Amino acid sequence: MFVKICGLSTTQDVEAAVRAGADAIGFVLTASPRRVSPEQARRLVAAVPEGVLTVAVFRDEPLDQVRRDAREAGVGAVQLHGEHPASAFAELRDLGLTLVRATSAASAAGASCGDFGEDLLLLDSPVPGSGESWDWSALGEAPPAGRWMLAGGLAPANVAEAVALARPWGVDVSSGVEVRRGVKSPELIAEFLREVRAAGRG
Ligand SMILES: O=C(O)c1ccccc1N[C@@H]1O[C@H](COP(=O)(O)O)[C@@H](O)[C@H]1O
Repeated sequence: MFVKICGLSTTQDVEAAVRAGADAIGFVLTASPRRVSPEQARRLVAAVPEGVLTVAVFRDEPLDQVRRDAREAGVGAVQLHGEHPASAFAELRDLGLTLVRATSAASAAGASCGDFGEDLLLLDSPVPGSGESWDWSALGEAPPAGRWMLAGGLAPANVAEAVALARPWGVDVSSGVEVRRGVKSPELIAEFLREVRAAGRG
């Protein structure tokens, strides 16, 4: 199971996520209590070992800004929230980065990874980064095809159940590993990874 820990803003957070075994680490470069500048993201990216995917998260920014900020941050992937047509993913392809399409699970019936030319699909709650969960079992009958991540209100206490119900390729968490909005907890990050790994063995 692929695990992304999102919304990190300090080197200590990054070290905690790497130590716990995260596969990907996300930096929010859009309006959010977790926002970091591209320059801050670059410094955090430098603390991430090779083999761990670094992801810049955007919502509704113009594509030329996405391009510029992703390059400045030096990330390996961009995650786009908002209404983006397939042409947006085609346009960003020459960046040479992994492209993640984030969409609300509420409107994702029948979705497959790659529908818009993306490399990874992320199904999130209607309000990304809010910690709100949604009915993961709704996907049980027809989960997306391909590489897709489940997000929205995940936490150490519920991730095993969510994985069992939705059977995703990966999971993504932000609020559920925080002690308060925007402040990550190394203990909760480690606990989240332990729960996911244990669920994968079950
Ligand atoms: O974290 C944010 O503030 C954020 C802002 C804008 C777009 C996406 C954002 N975060 C994404 O939300 C999910 C996780 O949310 P949750 O807090 O665990 O419910 C994840 O994909 C983040 O990348």
